[in-house]
Amino acid sequence: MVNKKAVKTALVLGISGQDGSLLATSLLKEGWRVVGGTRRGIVNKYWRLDELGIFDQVELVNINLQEPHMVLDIVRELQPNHIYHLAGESFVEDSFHLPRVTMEANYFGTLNLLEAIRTSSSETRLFFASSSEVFGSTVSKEALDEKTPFRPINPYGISKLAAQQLVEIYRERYGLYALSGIMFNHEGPMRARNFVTRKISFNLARLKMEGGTPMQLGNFDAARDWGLASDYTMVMPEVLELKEAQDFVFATGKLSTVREFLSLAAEAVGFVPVFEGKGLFSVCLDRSSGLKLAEVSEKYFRNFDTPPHKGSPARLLKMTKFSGSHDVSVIATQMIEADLHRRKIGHVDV
Ligand SMILES: Nc1nc2c(ncn2[C@@H]2O[C@H](COP(=O)(O)OP(=O)(O)O[C@H]3O[C@H](CO)[C@@H](O)[C@H](O)[C@@H]3O)[C@@H](O)[C@H]2O)c(=O)[nH]1
Repeated sequence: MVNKKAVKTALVLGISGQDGSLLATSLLKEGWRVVGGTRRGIVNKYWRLDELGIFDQVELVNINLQEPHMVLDIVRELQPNHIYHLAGESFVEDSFHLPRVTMEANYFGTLNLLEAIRTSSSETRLFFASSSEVFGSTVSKEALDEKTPFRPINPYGISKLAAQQLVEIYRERYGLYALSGIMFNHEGPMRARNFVTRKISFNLARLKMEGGTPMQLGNFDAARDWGLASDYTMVMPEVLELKEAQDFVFATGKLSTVREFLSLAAEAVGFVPVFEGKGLFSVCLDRSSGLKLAEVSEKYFRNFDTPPHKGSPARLLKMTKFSGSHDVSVIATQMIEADLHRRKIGHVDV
């Protein structure tokens, strides 16, 4: 049931996604009124809200961020204390095929939102989810932080950086309380299946329970700084309550490869993973049954992949109650458990 007594209102844009649904869950626990923005036309989009048991506790509004009047009407009417902008295009590889769509969604969506806040609800505090993709071509052994130069190398990274810089401009020029979370990869059971960690947990659960063909992956040696999404969403409200608005890196400071994640997840499901071959000819097998779990396919091998970056959570650790994110083995285990459970109850199409 919707909390009508709540005194504080949050507008969560992208509530049906991984971060939006997790954030909504923690805001509701803290007694917030949560209004969720979604776009029409996405099939089966509320499965996360259902699974988290919060579907009937949030109010949903249809909002297309690319329509300035729509954004303005909702922000003006709602006068939310917080807005979390977690919507937009999020799949990096697609941005090479859909550069304009990516730019329009991520840049103009943010611009429309900032204008709506500036002109009709200037006390509202804004959290914008930017991305570690803004660091792009930087190669460094050190953890990257809020002061590291930005050098995006794909349309997605450019769209996020442009939006992030707009947020900064509106903060400095107009005095809005607006900040960007520079989000490194963050995973968990609510992840969509096109991202590599969920692709792995989904397919390992399938292979464990039904056998079948191996999953096809890209580069086993690609590496990312993977945190647990719910650890990051939990701290988002707190950064918006700080005295001064500033940007924050959300990261763990540790890198893991796809191979390591696959191995941990395969062990969590009860396989004994072994790797054979190299590069495009790499495979992962279950030693006990001989079942082939994964193989490399050129289709998923990114020739222009962003180099591995680890991020420094130092500012977040210093300024908030954030105490670091869970280890990648915990993430893999949680994801496997969720996918095994879904398969057991016949809820596989998510
Ligand atoms: N998706 C995918 N990635 C694969 C695969 N095989 C290897 N990879 C590698 O796995 C890494 C992670 O890919 P994704 O999970 O697709 O995430 P991403 O491109 O790093 O982007 C994510 O993180 C960014 C930073 O937080 C986010 O900004 C972005 O929206 C997304 O969540 C990349 O190096 C990719 O090349 C595969 O089969 N599928």
